Amino acid sequence: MPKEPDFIHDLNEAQQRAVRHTEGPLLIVAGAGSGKTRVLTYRIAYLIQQQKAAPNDILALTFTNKAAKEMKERIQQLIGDEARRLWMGTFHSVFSKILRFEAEKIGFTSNYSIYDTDDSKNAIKQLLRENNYDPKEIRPRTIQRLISDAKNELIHPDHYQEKFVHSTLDDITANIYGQYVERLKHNNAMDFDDLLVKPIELFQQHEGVLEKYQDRFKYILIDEYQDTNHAQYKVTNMLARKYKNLCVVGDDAQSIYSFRGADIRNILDFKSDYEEAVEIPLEQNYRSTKAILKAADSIIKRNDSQLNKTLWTDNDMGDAITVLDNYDERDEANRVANYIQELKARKGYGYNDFAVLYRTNYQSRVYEETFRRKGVPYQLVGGLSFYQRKEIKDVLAYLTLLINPDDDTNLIRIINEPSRGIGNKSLHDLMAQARAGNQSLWRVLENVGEIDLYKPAEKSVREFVSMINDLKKDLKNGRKLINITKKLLEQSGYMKSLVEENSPKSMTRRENILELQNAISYFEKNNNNPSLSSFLQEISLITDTDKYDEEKPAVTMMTVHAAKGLEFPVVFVVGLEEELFPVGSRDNEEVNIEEERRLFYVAITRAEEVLFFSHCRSRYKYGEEQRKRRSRFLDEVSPDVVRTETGASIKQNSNNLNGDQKESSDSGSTKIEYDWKKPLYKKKNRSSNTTRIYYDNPDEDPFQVGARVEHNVFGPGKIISRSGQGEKTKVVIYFKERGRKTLMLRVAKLQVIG
Ligand SMILES: Nc1ncnc2c1ncn2[C@@H]1O[C@H](COP(=O)(O)OP(=O)(O)OP(=O)(O)O)[C@@H](O)[C@H]1O
Ligand SMILES: [Mg+2]
Repeated sequence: MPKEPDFIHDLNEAQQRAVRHTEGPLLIVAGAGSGKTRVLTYRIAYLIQQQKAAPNDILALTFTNKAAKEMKERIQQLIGDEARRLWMGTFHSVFSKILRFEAEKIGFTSNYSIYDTDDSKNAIKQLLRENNYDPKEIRPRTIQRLISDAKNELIHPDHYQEKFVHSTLDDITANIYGQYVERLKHNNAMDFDDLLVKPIELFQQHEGVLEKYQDRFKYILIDEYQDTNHAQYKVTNMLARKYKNLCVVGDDAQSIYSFRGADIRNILDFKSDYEEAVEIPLEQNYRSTKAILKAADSIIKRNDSQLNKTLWTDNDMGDAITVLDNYDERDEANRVANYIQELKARKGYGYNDFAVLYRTNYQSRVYEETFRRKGVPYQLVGGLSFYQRKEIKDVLAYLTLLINPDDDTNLIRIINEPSRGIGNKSLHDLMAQARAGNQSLWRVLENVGEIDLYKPAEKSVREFVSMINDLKKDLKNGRKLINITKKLLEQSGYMKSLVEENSPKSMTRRENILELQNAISYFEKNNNNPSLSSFLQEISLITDTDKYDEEKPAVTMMTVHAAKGLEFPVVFVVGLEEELFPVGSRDNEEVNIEEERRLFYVAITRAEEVLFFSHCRSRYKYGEEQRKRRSRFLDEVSPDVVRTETGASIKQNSNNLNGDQKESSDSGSTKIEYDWKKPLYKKKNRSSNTTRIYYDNPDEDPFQVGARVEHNVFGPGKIISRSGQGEKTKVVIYFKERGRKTLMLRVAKLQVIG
């Protein structure tokens, strides 16, 4: 066996134990910031370095694509390029890949389409219509949610009836569910849930296939295990049955996806499923100050159902958490923006050190306006993702048609987009024909002469078919995807119609399509085997969280859900009001307060150094100003680590807002006392050798006079002067051990340290 790698010493004793314990089931349940993700990362590097497994024998499952990418990069730094061959990604992306290889065995082709929530909603809407339900009365989204829940619980359509029939809605769902499954199969399409459920079917029906993957995945690792649902639990259990080298890490206190079927029991059951399972606790938090951890702890211990865990830190006490008591949401956003500017100026943070976290996406709007007005750069994570935009989905639907012509849902989407005279009536006739003959819509189009269709529409159909066939030929002949896309945009008249419309909206759409072309070119240049089907499957799994760029000098705005697993030096948790955080009840469903509290715990534990809570006394809702009560969570936080700051505008407006608000102890003019002893920059990921040199952007450059830095060879020192610009910037540094040196900033490979 090779000698142990040096990198093992980047870990504490418990973490090392978890890494060295390579054989057999391993469970790590530990608090936020205790290095769970880090352990997984190092464990993978260790397995490869110790030659326990080749990279492509290891399966690692993460919650976002971005988390997978980061982990892979880090492993690459530790052991080199081999890491690229790991099976690493979200459940969806890994299993969509397996399905691509095995699709034929369960009646699909490897070119199957992936339906996002929107596509499957459209398919359900269509089915509701065909079954003479009015989609305005029976909301497709509701049916979709029920079907999705059933799938994740692995309830087959045939058994839905037995399980659920209590109401008309259940009846309708039972009816539609079976048809929906049929329709998707007919369309050679899978929805997001299928990507988890179909592998189980595949493995159950084909023992040999299961064995092949059981053999392959000698080691399986899962991050954020508390948020896996029943289907995910089952599929990984099946795969791990042979070697039983399954390592799962999670934190029951951070389970925040029960509405998507995540099941905390998966953690609890792990020990009973694997009696030989070893459990290793991690107790040291490396992320946050003592004050932040104390706040987090005081919150989570209010929940009845929490596993007992210890979490402590060696980090400083840090600043008290500031509660911003605001008049309304504009006041709130303004104060947050002011604090960002001030902390940046006084403590040397970069914009990317800040995050604004909220409970629901719409809260970002006022922040966007305010930040724009005040010149605070930001990046918004969430909302409508690029690939969900209408024009992008249209173009992708065209492309899908080239490889999966039986996909009716995508075909219907663009058959008359742009308008080519195939109206609703004609489409209805064509669909009826398809249903009657039990064939796909595309087959009907190909043989349009056989049916009695309105003549001008028939002509359009013929032209459409010949255009698609022509493009298919190009694809077969190996013509480049980018050229095919361009041709398609031209021949379909799609671009022309946008240009003719000539509205600001159509111009934006055009720009988005050009951006899509960039994505296609990039994909073609950076893949060994750039097939259209792998492109389409890959991008249909891109989520908005994946786009977040932590190096971009901008404040991050996202929901707490999206922030899971991430960390930021300064965090603002905003909108801490009753009926917002915790959320108000929807459709008379009872709010799961314990889950809301866990969500608040997740929010708090994203913060490394400075944390703000904020709430408003009034907020606009449906165009009217409403009074708001501060969140119960604010009263639950240990009082000795928070201090309240009442906004000046509350004083001015105090006449119209009295009553049940708690009077805050501090006056509106209080300023936080900054702790000047604290370092300017915290050294991050020391072992990763990340060197941030922002010489292109002096604004963000941390290598200013006074900064403490470390040099590979000369060790630690302090910048005492600086001259020149851009690439020519020079710094004079006084090194503790080597004395004074003048260095070119660009080549010096300096790291800012705390
Ligand atoms: N032994 C260690 N030495 C130095 N830094 C560490 C150590 N372990 C973890 N860290 C750092 O602490 C931070 C938190 O680690 P990590 O993200 O792995 O925690 P986690 O348990 O996965 O947190 P979460 O529950 O939020 O997902 C990271 O910046 C990580 O690099
Ligand atoms: Mg983590």
